[in-house]
Amino acid sequence: MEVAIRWLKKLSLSQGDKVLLLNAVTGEWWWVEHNGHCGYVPANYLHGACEEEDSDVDDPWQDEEYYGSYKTLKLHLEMLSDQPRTQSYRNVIMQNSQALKGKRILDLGCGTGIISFFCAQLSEPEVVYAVEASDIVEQTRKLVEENGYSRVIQVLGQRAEELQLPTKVDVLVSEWMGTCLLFEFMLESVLLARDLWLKEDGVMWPSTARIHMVPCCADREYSSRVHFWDSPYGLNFSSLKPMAVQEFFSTPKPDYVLKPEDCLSQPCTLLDVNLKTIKIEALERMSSEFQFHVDCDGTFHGLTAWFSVQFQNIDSQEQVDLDTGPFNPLTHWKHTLFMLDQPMQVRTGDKIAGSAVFTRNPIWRRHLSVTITWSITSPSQNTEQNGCKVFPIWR
Ligand SMILES: N=C(N)NC/C=C/[C@H]1O[C@@H](n2cnc3c(N)ncnc32)[C@H](O)[C@@H]1O
Repeated sequence: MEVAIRWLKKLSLSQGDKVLLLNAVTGEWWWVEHNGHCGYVPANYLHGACEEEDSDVDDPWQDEEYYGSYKTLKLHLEMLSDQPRTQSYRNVIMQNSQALKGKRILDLGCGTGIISFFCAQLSEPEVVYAVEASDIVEQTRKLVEENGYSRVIQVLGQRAEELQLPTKVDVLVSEWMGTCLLFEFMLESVLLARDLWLKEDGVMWPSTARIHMVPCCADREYSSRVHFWDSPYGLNFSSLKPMAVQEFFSTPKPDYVLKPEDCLSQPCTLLDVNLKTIKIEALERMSSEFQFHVDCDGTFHGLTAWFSVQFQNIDSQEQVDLDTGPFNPLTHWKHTLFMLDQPMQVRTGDKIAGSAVFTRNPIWRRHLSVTITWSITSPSQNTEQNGCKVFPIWR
C-alpha cells in the first residue's frame, strides 16, 4: 500500500507490515514509524495488534513493572549515592529553613524518604506528607520511626493519584526526573498532585526544568559498533553495517558520558518548563527549534541531550540549579546520545539547524519518542545536508 502524503515523503507499507505507533494525532491520521521512516497513515488502515499481548495494553502505565522496580534497594541506592542530585535537594531545604517553618510539605514519590528527612531535620515544618506507591514504603515507615521523626513525617503508602490530604500544602517537592527528563512521565503525577493539593501561592520544587542539547563527536561509540565490521580478523563483514546501525542506534543511548571536548558547538536549551503553570495536556507534544554554530572541525556523529532543574528560593530571587550536563559533576542520569545513522564532517562556521519534537506515546503512557530534524549548511564546502530520525524512548 503506497501512502504518499503530499507534504510528507512516501511511507510504503504492505499488507501485514508492523508499524510503531508514535502519535494518534487525530482520529483519521496516525503518525507512525516503519523501518526508520516516519509518516502519517490513515488510522483505518491499521488494526489492533500491538506487539505485546492485548492484556498488556490494559496497563498502559505498566504500573506493576514500574513500582516493582522501586520496591528493592537497587534504584534507591543509585539515587541516594548520586551526590549532586541528593545534595541539591538538601541545599534547597537548608537555604529555605526559615521559610519552611510551620509549613505543610508534600514529598511525592518519597522513596526511602530522604527529602522528607531533610525537611524534618533542617527545618521545623508543621507536617511532611511522604507519599510512596511502591512496597519500599514499608521500609520508609520504619526509617521514620527509627530516626524519631514520626511526629512530623506522615508516610502515606499510595499513588499520588489516590491521595487524600486533610488540607492543601504550601510546598510540593518531588524528584521525578527520568531519562531525557521526561521518560517515566512521573511528571504527570506531580502535576496532578499540584492541581489537587498545592495552594494557589504554593511552591513547586523543582520550579523549572530544561532540556539541553549539543551536536557532538562520538567516534569511539560509532567505530566500536559500526566500523568494527569493516575487517574483523581480516574478513570483510561490512555488509552487516546497516544492520548494526539499525540495531545499535535506533534508540538513544541513555547512559552515555559526553566529554566537553567532544562538543561541536555551544549547547542550546530545547525546552524550558515552568512546573507551576504547565498544563498536563502540554506533555503530549513539546517541540523546539535549534540552531548550532559549529565552532570546531570534527565529525558530527549525533546529538547529546541532558536536563537541568532549578529550585526557586521561597523568600528570595536566588535559586539552586541541578545541571546534569557534561560541564558539571556526573550524575546517575548521565547523558542521552541520539546517534545519526551516517556521521558527517563539519567545519568551524558550519550551521546545524533543525527541530526536536518530544511526542508522548499515546498508548504506553510512560514512553515518548524524540523526532530530530536537521539541516547542515556549510559555507566553506558549499553543501547542504538534511535528515530526520525518530528515536523511541523506549516504545
Ligand atoms: N527520578 C526517577 N528517575 N524516578 C522518580 C522517582 C520515583 C519514586 O517515586 C515513586 N512514584 C512514582 N510515581 C508515583 C506516584 N504516582 N505516586 C506515588 N509514588 C510514585 C516510585 O515508586 C519511586 O519510589
